[in-house]
Parts: sequence; structure tokens; C-alpha cells
Amino acid sequence: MSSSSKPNLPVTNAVNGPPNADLVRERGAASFPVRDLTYLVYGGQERTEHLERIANMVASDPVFRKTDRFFLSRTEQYRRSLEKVRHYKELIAKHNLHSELDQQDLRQAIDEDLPIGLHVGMFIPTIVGQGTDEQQKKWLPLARAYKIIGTYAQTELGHGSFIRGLETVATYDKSTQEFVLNSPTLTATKWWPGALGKTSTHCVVFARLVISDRECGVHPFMVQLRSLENHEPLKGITVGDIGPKFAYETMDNGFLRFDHVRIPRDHMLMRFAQVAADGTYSTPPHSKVSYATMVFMRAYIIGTASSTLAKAVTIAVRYSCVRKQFPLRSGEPEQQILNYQNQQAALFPLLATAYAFHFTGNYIRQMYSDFVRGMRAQDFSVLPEMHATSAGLKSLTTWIASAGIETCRASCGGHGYSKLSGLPSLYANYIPACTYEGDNTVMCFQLARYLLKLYGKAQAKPGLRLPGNVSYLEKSTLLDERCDASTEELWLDPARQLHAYRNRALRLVANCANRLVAEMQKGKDEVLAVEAIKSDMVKVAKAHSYYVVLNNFVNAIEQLRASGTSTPILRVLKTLCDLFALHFIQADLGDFLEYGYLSSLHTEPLHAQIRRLLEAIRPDAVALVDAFNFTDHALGSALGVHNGRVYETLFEWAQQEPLNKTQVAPGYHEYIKPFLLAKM
Ligand SMILES: CCCCC/C=C\C/C=C\C/C=C\C/C=C\C/C=C\CC/C=C/C(=O)SCCNC(=O)CCNC(=O)[C@H](O)C(C)(C)COP(=O)(O)OP(=O)(O)OC[C@H]1O[C@@H](n2cnc3c(N)ncnc32)[C@H](O)[C@@H]1OP(=O)(O)O
Ligand SMILES: Cc1cc2nc3c(=O)[nH]c(=O)nc-3n(C[C@H](O)[C@H](O)[C@H](O)COP(=O)(O)OP(=O)(O)OC[C@H]3O[C@@H](n4cnc5c(N)ncnc54)[C@H](O)[C@@H]3O)c2cc1C
Repeated sequence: MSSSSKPNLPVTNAVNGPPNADLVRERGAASFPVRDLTYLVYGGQERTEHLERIANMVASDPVFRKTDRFFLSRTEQYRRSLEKVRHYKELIAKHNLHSELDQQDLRQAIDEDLPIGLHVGMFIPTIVGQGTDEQQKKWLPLARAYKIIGTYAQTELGHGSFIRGLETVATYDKSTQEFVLNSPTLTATKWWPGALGKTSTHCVVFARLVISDRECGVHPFMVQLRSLENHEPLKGITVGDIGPKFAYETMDNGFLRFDHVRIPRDHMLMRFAQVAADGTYSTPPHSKVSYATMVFMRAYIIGTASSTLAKAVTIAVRYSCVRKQFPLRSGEPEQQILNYQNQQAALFPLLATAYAFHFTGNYIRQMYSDFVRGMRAQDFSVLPEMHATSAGLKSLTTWIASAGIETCRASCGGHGYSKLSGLPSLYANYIPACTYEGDNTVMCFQLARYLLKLYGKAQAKPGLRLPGNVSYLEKSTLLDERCDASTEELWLDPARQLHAYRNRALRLVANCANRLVAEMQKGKDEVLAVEAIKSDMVKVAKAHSYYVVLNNFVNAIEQLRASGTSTPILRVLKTLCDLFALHFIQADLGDFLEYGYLSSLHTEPLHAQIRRLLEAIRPDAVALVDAFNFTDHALGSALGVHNGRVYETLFEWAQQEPLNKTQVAPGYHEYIKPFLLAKM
């Protein structure tokens, strides 16, 4: 064989051999029926089996392969994701997966940021939420059949967070009954929308409406960007890809400029605000109703924080079970790294958090559907609570999940740094969730503002009843109460855990409110006073959101108990809930100590209880990640493979590296050989 054309490496087929013995042993020793926990997570046996059928269909389909993704150029990755989109459509037809839920299941199983994500996640929901009945009748069938592909074009080069600062203009021309869309400045260029660059034929554009020189605020408009015949941009439209990013290579995030592009009057989405033919403008029933798609997506993002973190933890826990380093004493076998307390302290709180966020996702889904039901009946009263709660939870969950993926990566040592571990790309593709759909810090201000307002109202009007999750703001006497968890046992009491979280949140709200007043007493107006407390506002929003997450976890376990869930499952969920509660007190201990809510009387038993919880989770750790039921395809990780054949898989996958295609390195003749063979 020619030494330069073929690798001199053994061809292995070892990835499919017998499973790793440690994993097998651990699976056999679980304290609870794993399958039952899987059913609980996915909503029952039937639903789980349905999801499995779809996941297995995807995993065995070569079009959806992922293993070579690291060796493709950006353009190849984009093309590959288009191929996946086409195949996704073929499978919908072939397997009759026409319901929205089936299609969502299929996309989730494909597990890639496809350039139709924005079409499904924001373009169609905006037509549904903001379009009149006629507009929906016109565009929804086309969009659902993929006869048009759309996106959500709001952010501009100059502004993302400050929506009222957007510069794209839609000027109404009464004489032709058209809107004229224009990008008057460079900073008015739309910048970032997913699938805008190369894929979309249409988009919903957010532009400031101007009628006879009167500014009417930002509104959504349906605009065709590209020809449906040949995909060329239409006249007056400049569109393209924004270039390389941290990751997200499969997505053509784009830019877009308008040069006096005319669209008919009925292309403004007019469910809530209208422009009549004569230019009469009718205001919407709530000034922020056109922001509803963002609220929808924030709720969706909260739900995905659990599954994303669960993937990272699955990889890290399985690998930590297979990986061995050091005997404790010489002559003894080496330890699985999962036996080390530090490894457990890094990973198990994240495991607990993935379960906690699962219940947060259920909670926000329910809240969102109640909100939509109200909105359909023209009741917008829940909007402020929905907006504030989802803004805070989106921030907390994405921050924790992002940091958690990185913790998992680091806990896998050197192999965690290999892209073949799946963790670097999971991290890089996930972290923009802290930015898109509202920068997390900016979102925290929204929740903190809401809490401060309610706190002020409750102070001004004793006896006022506030909604469930914020009702603790009524009880300023809570501020005088102290922790009484002076033993390890007491720290397992959910009422005490919740008391601590409520007390911390209320204290931070109250402090913020007091500081606001103090700043104003120093002579600042309210606007400047708010600026002086902004970092505290972020802490307020996080503290409240932690409380909401824990409260939902505790409530969910109570409901499961009431509905007859088996004791072993309840026991393991309670242990996870305890660890979640105690770990995040330990992580922010300063907050609790600062005002004397806790003292060393309480912190010692707290730390000791956390150590006990880590020990309690250890024998079930593998079973707990198995219960998330990810296929190897979904994990895309040599370290997280279900059979634990980590080294075989790493070795085999590395053979695909293009550098290994030849024995002699490309560049050898030009760059290495000359100095190796140079005369001394
Ligand atoms: C739940 C069910 C889920 C089911 C899921 C099913 C299907 C999903 C399908 C598919 C999904 C597929 C793929 C997607 C996957 C992953 C995601 C991938 C990519 C992400 C794409 C990203 C898209 C984007 O990023 S779009 C752009 C997003 N941009 C932002 O978020 C901008 C952030 N800024 C703002 O929101 C606002 O400007 C602001 C910061 C909130 C401030 O607004 P402003 O106008 O300046 O108002 P203020 O003057 O400050 O406030 C006035 C008043 O209004 C209140 N307010 C503000 N916003 C809202 C709102 N949205 N609702 C209600 N009220 C609001 C504000 O609090 C204030 O109130 P006050 O006066 O009482 O204090
Ligand atoms: C991968 C990705 C996909 C995206 N997809 C889309 C899409 O499909 N459609 C779309 O329209 N947009 C999209 N976006 C844009 C995204 O929504 C915005 O980037 C996001 O809303 C943040 O806005 P910004 O970039 O203006 O950040 P900025 O607001 O400029 O934030 C920069 C910094 O300033 C701080 N800051 C901002 N305002 C304040 C304030 N008032 N007080 C204190 N601090 C402040 C922030 O906390 C942050 O630290 C996407 C972005 C990314 C990264």
C-alpha cells in the first residue's frame, strides 16, 4: 500500500462491542425503576414510546448523521442542514407526521439548529399571534406547507435590546395604500435574524410606523424578500449572511436593507393595531402586545434549558463512571472518577438542576397557555406577570445551563476539550440563549421592575392580595424571621428551604426599594435612581426566579405524591430537589449570611447535608441520567455513548479527521522536509 494514501491505523469495529462493565453494574443497582422516571419526564408510556420511535428513526437515518460535522466547512454545514430540512419534509409526508407536535418531536430528534427554526418558532407564531383572520388565511397555509419560508427580523446593527430605538421605517402612502419600507441609516440594517441571510423568502419586519409624519411606534409587517421562482432578492432589497460566529454554523443569520420597498397596506399585521385605507391609525389594546412572539419564545427557551443541561450531564456522568484515575491506596484498583467527592459536587447539583428545570418548563408552558386563552378573549391582564416571570426564568435557566455545560466539559478533563466529546459544540451553540430573545441582564431589569412595583403597592396598601408566586412581597414581617434549620435533618424540610429563598428574595427587593428611595432623596430623579441600583436589580431578579424554580419543584413532587407515584421515584426526586435547594443556598451563601438570616449554626449542618445528598445520589447517578433517555445520536458524544465504550469510540471517530487521510502530513514537502533534511 502506498504510504501516503492510506492511514496506517487499525480499522476498528469496537464501538459496538460489549458494554462497559462499570456502567452495567451501576445500571443494575439503581434504587428506582428508570423506565418509570422516563415516563414521568416525557408524559407517560405512550408518549415516551412515540418519541423513541421518532428518535430511533432519526438516529438510524444517514441523512441526519452528525459524526462528520466537525470536518465540514461552514458552507458544507449550511448545505447539510438544508439537506436535513428537505429530508425532514419527506419524512413528514412519508410517516404522516402532520400534527405540530409530531413535527416538533421530529425536529427535536434531528437535534440541529436548522434554518427553518425561525420559520417554525417565530415567523408562523407571529402570523398566528399578530395577523388578522384574513391574513392568517392567506399566509398560514403557504407557510405551513413551506411554500414560503420566513423569519423574524427585528434586531438591527444599531439596536437589539431597545426596540423603541429601531430605525427601519414603514411610511404609509395613502395615495397608493402602501407602506414604503426604508433603512435610512447603516445602523438601521437588520442584523442577526436567523435564516435571513440565504434561506428565507419572506420575513416579518419590525419597523416604526409613520403616518403623515406622525410616529406610531414599532409594528410588524410581512415582506417578501426573494423571488419564489429563482430565490433572487427582490428589487430594493439587499440581503446576505452576517459572517462567521462563535458557532451556529448551520444557521444563516442575516442582514437586510430596504431601499424604499413598497408593500400593500394589508401586509401590516393588523390583529391589534390597524391602519385604515385613509391612514387612520387604531392603537392596540396593550402597548406591548406586538412583543408577544418574544414572550412565546422565552417560554420555549426555558423549557429547553432542562434538556440541554441534561445532555451535558448525561455525557459527564457516564464518562465519569467509565473513567478511572488513581487507586486510593497502592495495589488497589483505580477509582472511577465519579467516586470523587469533588466530581460529585460539580455534577450532581447540575443533574438536580436539569430535573428542577424540567418542572419549571411544565410550569411556564401552563402559564403560557392560560395567558393565550386570556388574550383570545381580549384579556391582557396576565401579560405583565407573564412577561416578567418568563423574562426572569429565561435569564436564570440559560445562565445556569450555559455555565453548567462548561462545568461538565471541564469535569471530563482533556477529553472534554475534544470536540468529539460533544460538549464544546453543545456549549457554543447554547450560550447565545443568554443573549437572543432578550439579553439576560436586560431581561432581569424587567422582572426586578415588576417586583419593585408590586412591593411598593403592597407597602402602600396593606392587605392587598398579590398573585401566587409574588405573594411573599405582601409579608414584610418575613424580613424579621430567621432560619431555624440548625440540624442536617431540618434542612430537608421543603418549607424551611422555601422560607430561605423567599426571605432572600424579599430582602433583596426591600433593599433595592430602600436604595431607590435613598437615591431619590439624594436628589436624583427616578430614572437616575434606577441606574444607581441596576446591579442589585439583577440579583433581585435571580433571587425571585430561584424561588419560582424551587417552588415548582416542591409543588410538582407534592402533586406526584398525591397522584400515587411510587415511593422509590418520589424518594429520588426529593433527594434531587433537596440538593437543588441546598446547593444554591451554599453557592450564594453571602446573600443569606449578610443580613443574619443564617449563621454558622446553620451553615455547618447545611454543608454536611449537602455531602450526604451527594452520597445518596451517587449509586443512582447513571440511572438518573439514563432516565433522560437520550439516543447516542442526540448526545453526539464519544464520551457519553450509552454502552460506555468511550475509548473505542473516541479512537474510531478520530480516524475521520481529514489530516489522517494521508500518512505524510500535508505541507510536509514545503515546510518540514527542508529543515529536517538541511545540512547541519
Ligand atoms: C410555551 C410553549 C412553547 C412551545 C414551543 C413550541 C414550538 C417552538 C417551535 C420551534 C422553536 C424552534 C426553534 C427555535 C430554537 C431556538 C431559538 C433559536 C434562535 C433564537 C432566535 C432569536 C430571536 C431573537 O432574538 S428575536 C429578537 C429578540 N429581541 C429582544 O428580545 C429584545 C429585548 N427587548 C425587549 O423585549 C424590550 O424592548 C424591553 C427591554 C423589554 C423594553 O421594552 P421597551 O419598549 O423599551 O419598554 P419599556 O419602556 O422599558 O417598558 C414599558 C412597559 O412595558 C413592559 N413590557 C416590555 N416588554 C413587554 C412585553 N414583552 N410584554 C409585556 N410588557 C412588556 C415593561 O415591563 C414596562 O412595564 P411598566 O411600565 O409596567 O414598568
Ligand atoms: C445567535 C443569535 C440569534 C439571533 N436571532 C435573532 C433573530 O432571529 N431575530 C432578531 O430580530 N434578532 C436576533 N438576534 C439578536 C438578539 O435578539 C439581540 O442580540 C439581543 O436581543 C441583545 O440585544 P443587543 O445585541 O442589542 O445587545 P445590547 O443591548 O447592545 O447589549 C450589550 C450589553 O449592554 C447591556 N445593556 C443593554 N441595555 C442596557 C441597559 N438599559 N442598562 C444596562 N445595561 C444594558 C447588556 O446587558 C449587554 O451586556 C440574535 C442574536 C444571536 C446572538
